Amino acid sequence: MHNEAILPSGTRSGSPPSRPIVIAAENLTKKYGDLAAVNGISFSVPAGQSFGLLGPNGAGKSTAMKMIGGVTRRTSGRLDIMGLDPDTHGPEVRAHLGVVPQQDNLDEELRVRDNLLVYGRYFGLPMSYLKPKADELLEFAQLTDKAKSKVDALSGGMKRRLTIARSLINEPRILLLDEPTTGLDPQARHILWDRLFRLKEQGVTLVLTTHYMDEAEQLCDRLIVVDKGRIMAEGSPARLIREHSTREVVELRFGSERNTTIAAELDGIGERLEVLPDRVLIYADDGESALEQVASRGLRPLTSLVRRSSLEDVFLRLTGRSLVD
Ligand SMILES: Nc1ncnc2c1ncn2[C@@H]1O[C@H](COP(=O)(O)OP(=O)(O)OP(=O)(O)O)[C@@H](O)[C@H]1O
Repeated sequence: MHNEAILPSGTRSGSPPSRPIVIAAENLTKKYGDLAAVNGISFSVPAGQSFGLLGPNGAGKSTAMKMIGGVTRRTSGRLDIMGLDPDTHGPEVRAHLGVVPQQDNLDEELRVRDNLLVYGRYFGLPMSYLKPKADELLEFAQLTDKAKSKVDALSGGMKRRLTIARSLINEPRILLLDEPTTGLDPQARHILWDRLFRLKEQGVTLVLTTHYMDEAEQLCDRLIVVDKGRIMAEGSPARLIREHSTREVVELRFGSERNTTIAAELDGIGERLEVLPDRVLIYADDGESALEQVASRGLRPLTSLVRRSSLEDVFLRLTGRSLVD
């Protein structure tokens, strides 16, 4: 892949990398009538980074991706993809991008390998390049033995992997993935994460949207937390958790009737308390010790669990709401 070309030599020599910015957005805004789906967001993505947009349904993630991909025109703000404006240089920008849309749009009539060949022809790529490339990508997507199958016979996870393989046909430097694993079972998600991780290792810049905090934690070097078209926070998953949550969280279930009335009795334990309809969360750096304090007050939850803080906790802290409604 020619992705390596945009990685500076410093990356390999061990000196601090100063990677070029490949995507820069400034005050990026998209309005649909009165609704600002994306409301003045600014961010930049260096080459080779895996960058995430994390937020609930309707946050504006897909709209932001569509503007980056040159599919939707922005209302205002600035957008620069490898030095080009997607609104004025759509085809040139798209030549650098691989796009994996939220809904697979494979050609169901065609066989698996032919999907790659036909798509490659859109880019005007010659068959002498496309045939070995298609085989390489099928291998990468673990679909070699399905090369001659009809697409509609594939599982959801296989279709997703084929869509990713297809997006790589022109050796893009940047891969845009809109909700790459939504609707897939846990095993299929893990296979996909592994493939995306390999691309990242090869230096492909990944930009992905997700409302799964575990996906963001697994795949993203850096992310923006988006809600109602705005950026709520930005940083690496570890930094966001450090800045906006405690090290650990105690989850207690007292039964739906008692969860809300119990809060007063838990007062003073840990740093913060969050009462959800189905459970109470105690934020504390030492969860076990917080749990001991609960017991010492004579309180007996139906279930209790101590876990590390996650991006879900960050989102709850920032918005007062859960990521998955
Ligand atoms: N073409 C459109 N016309 C009008 N409103 C739109 C359009 N596209 C998106 N919206 C609205 O803009 C807001 C942001 O939508 P968007 O799809 O970007 O959110 P999202 O974070 O990607 O969520 P999801 O995961 O559900 O796709 C939503 O309120 C949505 O209804």
